[in-house]
Amino acid sequence: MTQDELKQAVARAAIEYVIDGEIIGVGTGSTANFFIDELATIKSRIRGAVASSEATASRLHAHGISVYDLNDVASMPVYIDGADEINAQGAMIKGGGAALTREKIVASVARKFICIADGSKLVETLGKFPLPVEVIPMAHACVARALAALGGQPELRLKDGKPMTTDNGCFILDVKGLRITDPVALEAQINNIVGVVTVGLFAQRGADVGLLGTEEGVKKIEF
Ligand SMILES: O=C(CO)[C@H](O)[C@H](O)COP(=O)(O)O
Repeated sequence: MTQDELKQAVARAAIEYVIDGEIIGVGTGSTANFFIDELATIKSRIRGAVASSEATASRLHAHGISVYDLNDVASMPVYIDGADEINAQGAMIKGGGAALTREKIVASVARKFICIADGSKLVETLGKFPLPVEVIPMAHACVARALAALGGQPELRLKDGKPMTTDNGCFILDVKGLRITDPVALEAQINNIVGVVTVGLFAQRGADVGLLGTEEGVKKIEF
C-alpha cells in the first residue's frame, strides 16, 4: 500500500467518530485533506465544521461544508487531525504544516481528539521530527537562543528564501536534536518562553484515539 492509501484508509475509518447533527473540528495536512474528502460524502449528516487553518477552511468550503467561527462554537464532540509523530501515550508532535496554534486551539474545544496517521508516525520517543515552535516575529532570535539553551538546534522555517509566515502572521522555528523524554514537562517549559506563541508538542492534551494505517489494516489505539 502507498502512504496515500494508508492515509485514505485512516481518513475513512475516522468517519465512525463523526456524530450526526454536530459540528466537527478538522485538522490540517495531507491526512486531514483525505478526511475532509470523506466528510464531504456524508456532509448532509453534519451541521458543519471548524477549521484549523485557512487551507482547511478553503477545502471544506470547496466541498460545500459549512465552516463555523470557533467563537460561535462552545463545544464539539470530536477533533480529527494528523500528526508528525505520536507515541504510545498519545502525545504528539504537530505543526509540520505550520497550523499548530489553530490546531491546538480547535482541539482544546473538542471532547475527543482522534489522531489519524500512517503507521510510520508511531514512535517510541518523540523528537526525531524537528519540533515546530510558532513565535512572534520580533522574538525569533531570542526564542531561538532559549531553545538552544534547552539543547535544541532551532532553525527558522523559510519559504522562497524568506521566513515562512503562518495564518497568524507569525514565524516557525523547527527545533532539531531534542530527545523528548517528558513531553508534558517540555511542552510547559517551551510555552513559558517569552515570545513563543505555541509549541507543537501536544502532550498535556494529547490524542484520545489513534487510527494508524498499516499493511494489516487500520490499527486503533485508545489512550
Ligand atoms: O500538524 C500538522 C499540520 O500543522 C499535520 O497534522 C502534520 O504535519 C501531519 O501532516 P500530514 O497528514 O500531511 O502527514
